Amino acid sequence: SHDIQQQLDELREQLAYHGYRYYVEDNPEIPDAEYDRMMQQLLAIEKANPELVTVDSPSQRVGGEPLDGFTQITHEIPMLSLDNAFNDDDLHAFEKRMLDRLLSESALTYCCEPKLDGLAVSLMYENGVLIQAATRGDGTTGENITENVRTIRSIPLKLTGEGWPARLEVRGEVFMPKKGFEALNEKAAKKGEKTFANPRNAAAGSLRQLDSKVTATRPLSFYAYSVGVVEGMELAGGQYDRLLQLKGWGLPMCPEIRQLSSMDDVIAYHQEIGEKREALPYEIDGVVIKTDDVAIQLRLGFVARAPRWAIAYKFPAQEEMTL
Ligand SMILES: Cc1c[n+]2nc(N)[nH]c2nc1OC(C)C
Repeated sequence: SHDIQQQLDELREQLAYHGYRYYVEDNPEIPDAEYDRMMQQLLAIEKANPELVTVDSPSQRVGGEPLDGFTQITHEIPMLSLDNAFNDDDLHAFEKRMLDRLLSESALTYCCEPKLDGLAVSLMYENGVLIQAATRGDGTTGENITENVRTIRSIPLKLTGEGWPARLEVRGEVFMPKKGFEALNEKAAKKGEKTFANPRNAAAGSLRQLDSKVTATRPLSFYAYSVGVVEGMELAGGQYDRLLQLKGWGLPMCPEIRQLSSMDDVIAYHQEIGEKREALPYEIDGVVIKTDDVAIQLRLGFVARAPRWAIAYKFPAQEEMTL
């Protein structure tokens, strides 16, 4: 029969593929019982051959020994938050501010996404393997929640497809779908346990577990929305096209994301998402509108919460920013 390593490779590939079909595409090809049988087979072979366990094996989703605490992670690129718009005029002012700064552009294309009401996380993939996950924290320093994130079935432990960068940091939202939230609270109420006030709190509480076996029982999901560190290749030049690249590598992308070519279309999109909000399977608290062109994003940069009365007069940068 196959030697052990070949059996493991085959099982791992099958489980990763069928896991993707079930958890990301919500369109399984095989019955759950067959998936469970393959997982039990994998766990048995790895138990008998512990030296053959790999960090990206589908068996690593069930959670290991509880941690004593979370270590701190410093983000190589800060994870910033967003300014808010409250009406259509704010959006036209947003566009005018950008065009005034850019001078050379007369129109902008936008990538528009529902703003999920979950937790922002950073996933670091090296050579296509998930090696670290962190919370946003204060934007500069977050908590290492790798073991808990491994249990989120829609997050690939290994990227699929080909042509991904040597180092790729994927940023996105971990959330709890409404149906999973209601089932979790119903079960907790029946057992007289604490219930969560809303899906965001439930997701936050699930990611803060020191015992990832508890996290593994929680119905968490994930949608990618941007990239941080990229090393080893250039990604597509637009936000929307980058998200399609991430999707092609096995990372989930929210199906409501649109590329739009005018602020009037953006306003119509905001209206449309507002109307379908109650029917969406997850909670959102708005939509996020981004200039699609990444080169323009870099030219526009960030308005940090900097004092208006102080300024730094910098010498020229000594090394190229790696973005
Ligand atoms: C903080 C944040 C949150 N969200 N949510 C989405 N959908 N996109 C998105 N982008 C963000 O920041 C980008 C500007 C990178």
